[in-house]
Amino acid sequence: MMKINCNETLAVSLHRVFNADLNEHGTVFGGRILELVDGEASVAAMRVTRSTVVTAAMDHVQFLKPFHLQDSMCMEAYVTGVGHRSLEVFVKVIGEHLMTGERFVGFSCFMTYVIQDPQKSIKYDQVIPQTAEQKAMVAGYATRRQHRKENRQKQAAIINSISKDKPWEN
Ligand SMILES: CCCCCCCCCCCCCCCC(=O)SCCNC(=O)CCNC(=O)[C@H](O)C(C)(C)COP(=O)(O)OP(=O)(O)OC[C@H]1O[C@@H](n2cnc3c(N)ncnc32)[C@H](O)[C@@H]1OP(=O)(O)O
Repeated sequence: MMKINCNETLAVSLHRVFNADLNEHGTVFGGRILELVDGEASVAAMRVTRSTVVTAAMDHVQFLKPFHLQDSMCMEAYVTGVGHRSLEVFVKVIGEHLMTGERFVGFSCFMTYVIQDPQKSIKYDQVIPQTAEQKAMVAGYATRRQHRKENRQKQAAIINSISKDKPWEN
């Protein structure tokens, strides 16, 4: 059995909010947050795979509080479960009001990455949590994985109904 600690996969980075990150409400664009989060989480994923991964899914997405100018965004991502070719990464973004020091949970989600090469697989079969938060996230992995599998089966019918016809010829 090959094990890896959550902390060995932990990726941490800080982003200071700039004008270019803002929407018309003066808060950070959701799409910008997702882009930052995907980059961060992929680092945690590749610490496990040491092989190219693709983003397969993003779920449990929660935009909890807005980020503004004069906030910093501290992103933390770590692997919470491993399958054969896929793995799950938990990501949270903690905001800090730079003028007051107040900290808040602004965003969280789970990302699934899959090793691009179908011939390769993950060499670890267990992820070991250390902190109370990590223990809670790792404990839910098997259930989330099962739900994703069931959802994909349900969505197959929807995907099969998607038309590739040219809309201008309808
Ligand atoms: C202004 C400044 C700009 C700066 C800017 C910087 C941006 C910095 C970003 C960096 C970010 C880097 C990292 C991003 C990498 C991409 O962005 S990749 C691009 C986006 N993603 C894609 O294009 C993926 C498209 N999808 C696919 O290619 C295929 O569906 C996949 C994901 C490879 C899976 O296909 P497949 O090989 O046929 O899958 P299959 O054999 O059925 O299953 C293999 C495993 O995947 C799992 N799986 C498959 N599909 C799913 C799914 N939808 N959900 C969950 N699990 C799944 C299966 O359960 C299975 O798990 P295991 O049992 O092996 O553990």
